[in-house]
Formats: sequence, C-alpha cells, structure tokens
Amino acid sequence: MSQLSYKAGQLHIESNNLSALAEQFGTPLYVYSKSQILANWQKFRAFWPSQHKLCYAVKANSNLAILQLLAQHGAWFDIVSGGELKRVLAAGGSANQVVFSGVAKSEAEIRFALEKGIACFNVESAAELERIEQVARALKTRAPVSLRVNPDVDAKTHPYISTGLKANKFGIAINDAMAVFRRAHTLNHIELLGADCHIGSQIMSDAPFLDAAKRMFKLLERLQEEAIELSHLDLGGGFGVDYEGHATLDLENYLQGVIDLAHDYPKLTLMLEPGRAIVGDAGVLISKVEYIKRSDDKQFVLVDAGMNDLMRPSLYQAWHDIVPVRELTGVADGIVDVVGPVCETGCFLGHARHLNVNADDLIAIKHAGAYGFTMASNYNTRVRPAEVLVENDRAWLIRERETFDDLIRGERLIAEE
Ligand SMILES: Cc1ncc(COP(=O)(O)O)c(C=O)c1O
Ligand SMILES: N[C@@H](CCCC[NH3+])C(=O)O
Repeated sequence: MSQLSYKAGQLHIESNNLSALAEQFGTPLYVYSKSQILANWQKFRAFWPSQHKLCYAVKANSNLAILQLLAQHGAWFDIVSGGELKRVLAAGGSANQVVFSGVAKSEAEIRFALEKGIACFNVESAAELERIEQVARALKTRAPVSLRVNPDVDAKTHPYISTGLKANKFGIAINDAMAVFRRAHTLNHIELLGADCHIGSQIMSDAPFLDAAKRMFKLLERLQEEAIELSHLDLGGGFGVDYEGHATLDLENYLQGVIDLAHDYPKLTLMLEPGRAIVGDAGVLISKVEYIKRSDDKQFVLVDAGMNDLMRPSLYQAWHDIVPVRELTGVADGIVDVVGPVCETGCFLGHARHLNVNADDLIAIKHAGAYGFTMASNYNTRVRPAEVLVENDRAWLIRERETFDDLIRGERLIAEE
C-alpha cells in the first residue's frame, strides 16, 4: 500500500504514526486509509464509463463509515444478506442502488428487500426464482431480478473462494440457464432485468474473467434470438490484490475487453462488484508482541492478534506481509513463526518469516482491509478489535473495541428452581 511508509524510523499510515494509534486505541487494531480506499475506487471509475455501475461488495469490509464513504462517492452495493442491506441503509445508502446476491435468501430477507425497494435480486437457482415470485405476488408487486449464471470457468484461485465452476454451489448452471430465463420471462411478478456471474475471488489473471464474460455475451445473444432483452449484465467481482508483491491483475485490459464485448449492446448497462480490490490494500492490522519463545530449532513470535481477528492465513493459508512498526536497521537474522493466542495450532499469521522483533514491539500485518474484520469472531471469548479510519493526520474511531459485556449480551443463566 502506498499509504504505508517509515518516517523517522516509525511506520506511518498516511501521516499517522501507527505506534501512536496503538497507544491511543489499543491492540489488536484495524487501521484503514481513506485516501487509499478512494484511490482504489477512482481507479475502477477511471476505466469504467460513468453509465456503468460499480457495486461495492459489502462483505469485504462492512464498517458503516466505509459504506458511508463509498455511498458518498456514488457507489452501488452488492449484498448477501438482509443484515448487509440494513448496514447499507444505516450508512445512508439507498436500497434502489443495491443488488442482492446469495445462494439461500430466506423468505424474510426477500420480503424485507422488496419492501425497501431493492434494485435487483441476483437469483441463484430456479427454486429461488419461484420463491421471489411468490413473495412479490403476496406483496402485490414485481421483483426486479437478474439470473446469476454459473459459467463453468476455472478462476485459478483457492478452491474455497472459487465460485464459477459447475462443482460450486453458486448460480444457475450455464446449460440450464436458458430454461430459467424463459421461465422468469413469463412470471407475472418478476421483472427480468439482467444476467450476472461471479467466478471467484482473489483472481490474478484477466483470462478467466474474459472467458466468463465471453460466455455471458454468448448467452445474451441466445436470449436476444428468443426476444428476451436484458437491460444489464453484471460480471461480479473477484479482482485480486497483490499480497505478495510480485503480480498484479491487468484491470484496465480486462475492463476494456468487457467494454469491447459490449460494443454491439449500446443500451446495456454493465455492472461490477469489486470488494477486496477497493479495501484490501487500504488496511493494516496492528498487533503487539507478547512474548518470544525460542527452542533449539524454532522461534515463535507470540502476538496479541489471532485467527479470530484475521482468519485468512488459517482458513486459506493466505500470505500477508508482516513488518515491524519500529523500522529495523540491518537484516533480520532469524526465521520465525508469527502466531496468535487462540488455542488452535492453526492460529497463525505467518510462518517462516524474517522478522526481528522483541516482546512489546508492534507489528503490522498488511493488506488486512478486506475480509479481515468482517470474518473476525469471538472464538476463545476474545473481543473483536477496534477499527480506525485515517486521512492525512486525522484519525476517526469507526468501531469501538468490543467489551466482555458485548460478548455475553443475550446469554442467560438458568434460574434456580
Ligand atoms: C457475488 C459476489 N460478488 C462480489 C464478490 C466480491 O468479491 P471480491 O472481494 O473478490 O471482489 C463476491 C465474493 O467473492 C461475491 O460472492
Ligand atoms: N473470504 C475470502 C473471500 C471470499 C469472497 C466471498 N465470496 C477471502 O478472505 O479471501
């Protein structure tokens, strides 16, 4: 992230000293750069003509202040639950700029979204289409829908975050799609607006994206032959972030490729659903070293952030760069495992790292802005971290650290008989 740099031997984010933020707000602490989020947003906007929509994928980072910031910059939103819709509304966004994805939408979520005036449901199965028709009929309205097609394309990413293969649970298999589009076209309470796909996350090459896009345009052609006209095509998110510092996705090439494919559809609105690419490199997780443990052939750096705070290393063996907050002079000699306090062998932040730190030092885990806090849990009865947004030398606390009372809220002791 270009907003992270050492000044006078101390790591800063924008003009904020991370040691000072840790002192003020405690650790573990998520810190996000407002300028970096906006720069990432503008990068998409620059390559994406203004008639086309950008729907920020709320699941990547759903803090209200971040949603508010993006809403103020014209974002639409991609959500996957009624809860995420409530977040968008609480942040000042409007439902008529929200698309609703997700494979198992409940009846209550569909009703809520319709009542709020959702822009579009991204329908993931024939059965869901029927349910939406029923709920819309009961509400005496028509539900705006797009059908999510599973294009059967290998996104070449971690298997847990690949979504566009026919073995994955997402979307309507491309071979079944025509039949479901025909059905949607005939239903009285369905307003068929579009088609969508999303082939996976953390994708580093434009080839699978373009492959999926071509399949979707082929489908549009077939629909047109049957006089089924769509007003939008949503090609999802999945744009990879350069965690390891050696490969970047050629975003411009991909977006230009899509715009070229859409050349014969001047009235078609295109949509994208970027999540990670907007916030991933805008965040760091600051953690304090509690202890160093050395044995014959092993050195552990035991820190106060664990898998409950940042789950990606444990869940996907994801690699995040880890750097000391106090700048080191000289080369780190030892190789260490950076591990957290949770009682799981799989609770680690990085294995086999060159890192010279001592107890009470601070470390920064980079690229933690996406799928960091949103995947955090209270496992081991650990409170979730605070979140801070910075810009230049300003810092706003945008989420307080949880307290023990937050954790036990709603729990009940059994009354004595
Ligand atoms: C339907 C949908 N859209 C958008 C996204 C955002 O993905 P990313 O954060 O990889 O851009 C996801 C998550 O993979 C998703 O499932
Ligand atoms: N949680 C994943 C991304 C999943 C995207 C949701 N479909 C990650 O941290 O990389």
